[in-house]
Amino acid sequence: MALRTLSAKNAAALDQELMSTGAFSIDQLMELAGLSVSQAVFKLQPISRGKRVLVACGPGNNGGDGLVAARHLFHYGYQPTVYYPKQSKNELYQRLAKQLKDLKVPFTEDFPSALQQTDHIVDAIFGFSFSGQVREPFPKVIEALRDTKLPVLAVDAPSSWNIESGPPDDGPGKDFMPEALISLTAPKPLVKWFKGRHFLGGRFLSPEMAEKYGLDVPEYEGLDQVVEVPVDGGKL
Ligand SMILES: NC(=O)C1=CN([C@@H]2O[C@H](COP(=O)(O)OP(=O)(O)OC[C@H]3O[C@@H](n4cnc5c(N)ncnc54)[C@H](O)[C@@H]3O)[C@@H](O)[C@H]2O)[C@@H](O)CC1
Ligand SMILES: [K+]
Repeated sequence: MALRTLSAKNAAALDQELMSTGAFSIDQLMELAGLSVSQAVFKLQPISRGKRVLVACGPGNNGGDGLVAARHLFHYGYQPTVYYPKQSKNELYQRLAKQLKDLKVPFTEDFPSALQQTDHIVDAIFGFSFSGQVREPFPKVIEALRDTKLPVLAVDAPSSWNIESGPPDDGPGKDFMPEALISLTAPKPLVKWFKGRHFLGGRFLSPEMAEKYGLDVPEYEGLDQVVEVPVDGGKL
């Protein structure tokens, strides 16, 4: 079965449709997306390889997925630290942050130092609504993600990559190639340029919606919220 991709425009339309006629709330979708991310971390970097996970969160829903993932990772026995420099005033994100603070999950403002004290990294900075040149304070963060030797799992997109055309020609994201990517709902066109382990998550797509948007519903195993899929040629 061919693994079809979802453009940024259609990803946003699908999200809106799930939350209108689909009757999902954003909290539900984000919880399921973040749960998928936490399971991908578990598959990629079991606790035996180190408990410390640095979760870099951006200002939008991609960052929200990171906040949810950090909470699940705590409950699995990891030690998450959250970098969330542009905190949204939106009530949903504030609640997600409060839940983490109640678990005593540390928030850091010093990304370079936090990188020295972690075993794995989750890149939840930008997802399918990213466009243009990376604005402050994120260029240095993307540079650090590009240069680190530690494993990085990118959520939905390697942050700073163009959703349709992949790695940028210049800037900090030019040579950024995370070790792994988890695509939510469906891979975005940028997956063509991605070389690494690739997971699919977001186990909430109905067969009707998949058909409408021309997507494949992967075969998840058992209780899994993620499935590993090859990137080459897009075959499931
Ligand atoms: N259907 C799905 O699969 C779901 C996807 N979700 C997540 O939602 C993401 C999309 O969320 P959003 O639409 O909120 O957008 P993003 O989180 O991708 O990014 C939007 C934010 O980034 C900022 N931004 C955009 N370009 C920038 C630049 N050049 N420099 C600095 N800041 C920039 C915007 O101002 C905005 O605050 C997906 O990628 C996925 O991670 C889930 O949370 C919900 C369900
Ligand atoms: K990301």
